[in-house]
Amino acid sequence: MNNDIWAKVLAALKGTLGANNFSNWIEPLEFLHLNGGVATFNVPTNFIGNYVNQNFSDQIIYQLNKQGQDVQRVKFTVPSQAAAKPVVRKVAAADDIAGSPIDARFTFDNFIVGKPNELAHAAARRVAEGGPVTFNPLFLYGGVGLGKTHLMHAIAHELQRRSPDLNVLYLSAEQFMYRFITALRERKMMDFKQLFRSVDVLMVDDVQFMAGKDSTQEEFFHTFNALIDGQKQIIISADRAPGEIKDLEERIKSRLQCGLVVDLHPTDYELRLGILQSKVDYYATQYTELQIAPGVLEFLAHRISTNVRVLEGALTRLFAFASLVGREITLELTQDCLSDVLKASDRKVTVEEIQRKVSEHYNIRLSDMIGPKRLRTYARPRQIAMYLAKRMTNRSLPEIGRRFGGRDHTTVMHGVRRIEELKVLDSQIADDLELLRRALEE
Ligand SMILES: Nc1ncnc2c1ncn2[C@@H]1O[C@H](COP(=O)(O)OP(=O)(O)OP(=O)(O)O)[C@@H](O)[C@H]1O
Repeated sequence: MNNDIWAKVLAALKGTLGANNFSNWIEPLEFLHLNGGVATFNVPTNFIGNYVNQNFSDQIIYQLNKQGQDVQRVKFTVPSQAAAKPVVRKVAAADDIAGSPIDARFTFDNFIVGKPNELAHAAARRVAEGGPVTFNPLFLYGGVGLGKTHLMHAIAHELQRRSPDLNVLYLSAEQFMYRFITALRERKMMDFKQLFRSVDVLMVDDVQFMAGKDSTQEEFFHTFNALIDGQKQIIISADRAPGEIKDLEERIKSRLQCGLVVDLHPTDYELRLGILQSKVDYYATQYTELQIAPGVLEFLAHRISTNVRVLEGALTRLFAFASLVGREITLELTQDCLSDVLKASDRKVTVEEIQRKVSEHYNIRLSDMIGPKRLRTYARPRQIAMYLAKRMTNRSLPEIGRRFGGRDHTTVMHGVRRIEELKVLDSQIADDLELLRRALEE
């Protein structure tokens, strides 16, 4: 993003927020960079960063989107000398190893738990209780935007709430590398080692970035071992399991696996709906004048991919848009406002693929699934495939019926309803559905 665009955003914000708000809160922001949907700004103090985040981030995102920038989140950092409250406390010259600030929004209270993330959440909760270290390291992994960073920040919050004197350091693998290289260059390796080994809890996010960076890995390995030996808690996140990170030394992989490895699964419909609902409750306090029509959240939970960041970005945009045009959030307004997001996350799954996957899963022949046999061995998988076809494609009931050997749309409707009922009553069916949905979304 260039400065011209930011200048346009500033001009628009001045118009919508008023001169006072603008000079107090917006003018002090210094745009740094835009990466992966996150626009980062320097702010003079954490207080300003938090305030802007809580009160104006939606408007900033809206204006950036309006200028064609793909921004879903804004982040505020305090340049290190000015850092009012570095994450690491009680460490001499904390500035040398200050990690990233802990995001005040990422708490356990704001984390919605569902089947795909319940294990990761439980493990994070356990670590956040502090006390004797039980599993070390805790290794959290999962796809983009599924809540790894959120859980790590939540652990940091909780640990610091319980024991304010604990030295908790959270940083990304890239920052670790940067600190390491700087220490090498400035010949301050002893300080680096000493400082890193003096933390009580070390959290390293996105450790897959260390792949192929041999000397950083080497140093990380020593830091890691020293902390584990000292019974200090380590929490690591990555986008995949330790064994699957290429170009990571074997000894590190095996070290990373020796604690508890838990993954965050892609979100399912229920979890997405829960997250949307909680965000709407939050927005309701900000946009008191806004109404949201029934069915909108369900629509979004069905149509938007598994990435929670995309889901949140869509909702933020929707609220900002509805508030600016002063209209109720209806399905129609949602489709208009989010047409690009909806298109991008349109699943291209076909009825045929669903039939194939389901018949493989239940080990029946495709021809039996589509054919007339009424035995439960065939009828149940058939209903499951009909249900998935209804949920995962845009096909109408008559169209689905045609693809299932020319069945009537009422048969499809009956099948879909039956599975909806069974999903609640029969956990095996619920698990099968989730497994199939995931396999089809891949
Ligand atoms: N279960 C959840 N409940 C509430 N919010 C969630 C949940 N999962 C993710 N989020 C939100 O989604 C956004 C993305 O989450 P986060 O940054 O933790 O993802 P990540 O797994 O670290 O992704 P990346 O791989 O890109 O680093 C955050 O705003 C986070 O608060």
